[in-house]
Amino acid sequence: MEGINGTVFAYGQTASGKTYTMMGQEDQPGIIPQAIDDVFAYIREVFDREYLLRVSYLEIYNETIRDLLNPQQQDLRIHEDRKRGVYVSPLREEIVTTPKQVMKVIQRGEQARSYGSTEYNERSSRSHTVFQMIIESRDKNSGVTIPGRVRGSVTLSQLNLIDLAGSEKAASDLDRRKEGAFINKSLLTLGTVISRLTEDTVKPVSAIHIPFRDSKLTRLLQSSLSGNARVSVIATVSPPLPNLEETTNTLKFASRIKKVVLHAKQNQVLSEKALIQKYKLEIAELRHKLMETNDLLEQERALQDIGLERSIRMQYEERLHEGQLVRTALKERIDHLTRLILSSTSVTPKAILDWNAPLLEAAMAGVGVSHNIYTSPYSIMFM
Ligand SMILES: Nc1ncnc2c1ncn2[C@@H]1O[C@H](COP(=O)(O)OP(=O)(O)OP(=O)(O)O)[C@@H](O)[C@H]1O
Repeated sequence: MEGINGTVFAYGQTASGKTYTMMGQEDQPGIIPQAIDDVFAYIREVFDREYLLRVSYLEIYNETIRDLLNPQQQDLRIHEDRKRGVYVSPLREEIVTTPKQVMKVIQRGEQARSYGSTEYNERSSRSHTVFQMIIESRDKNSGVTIPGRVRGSVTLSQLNLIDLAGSEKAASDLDRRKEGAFINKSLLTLGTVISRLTEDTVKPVSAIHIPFRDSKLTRLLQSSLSGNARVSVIATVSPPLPNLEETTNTLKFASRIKKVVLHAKQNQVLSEKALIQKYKLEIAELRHKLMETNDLLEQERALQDIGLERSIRMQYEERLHEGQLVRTALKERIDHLTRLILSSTSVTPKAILDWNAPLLEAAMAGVGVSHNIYTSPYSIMFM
């Protein structure tokens, strides 16, 4: 929330609880829903900043990247530039304003996700997924100058919440075997990348060859692992004895990754291209136009009152009507853009929803609707 990139991922063998840890269940939300709630709780408590949140959701399946929010968009490309680092395009990003809306976006993405049944897990993730939230914020009081440039800088950060597909031994089914080979290859590359990053060498990291490009997963994690992010890794293991070898491997991976040293910095951009700046500027310009339209309407009204002949009066009336339509359109656009920018006062306080949840539940029971209710501190979601 303060401009430092963050990445969280779960690593472990198939069926050891990665998806469970990241997504959780209705009565026990996982890392992703909890992180989303925390983001909104944070915004509610910070009085001097305003925020714009964008989310995207992708999966890497058999070494191709698919946009889960726009599933027709297959085989997306990875690009890199100095300002943005490594990024995927064309990737759909959606602006979100409530935790409930974010969870709906995730659910939509989940429906497009690749699952399959394996010997170990009835609903096994056959792909790696990356849920990304981009958080832009600016000082509420930095102001806007009309016409032209917005003032102040924007703090920008990415939160990547990653659910990896599980490593597994060779499966009997051909499709599963192919998927397994891709999954194992990317996880192996991840292991190699981590080893290289933690090698005992006097050379700086920039002088060592690190095979980020050998898999889509490591290429996507490149920015996080090679520098500007705080990374948390959750290792999941499965207790039964036959899993001992996989458990040992997971723990070795965990102990290696703990040694990676990162230097996360706060990202400040002056760019007017930040969406929050663009919207602030547009709101200010629209308000300016609205004031001009109001002035014109006042003048038209004043002229109408001075007893003009009928045909001229009708012309004025028509212009007045058109002016009112323009004013309504301007107001609607201003309201829409203003709603997208979040501040401590625009995020619904927890107490209101806590108070409403039992009422809603009682109302649903009263009309005999069968339901599961998921209540997070800021959202009430019927599924
Ligand atoms: N801590 C837990 N408590 C209760 N159930 C759990 C827990 N962890 C995992 N499970 C259950 O175990 C099963 C497998 O878990 P999950 O799908 O999260 O594994 P995974 O590591 O993501 O597997 P894969 O890599 O195959 O996708 C699921 O039915 C899940 O609900």
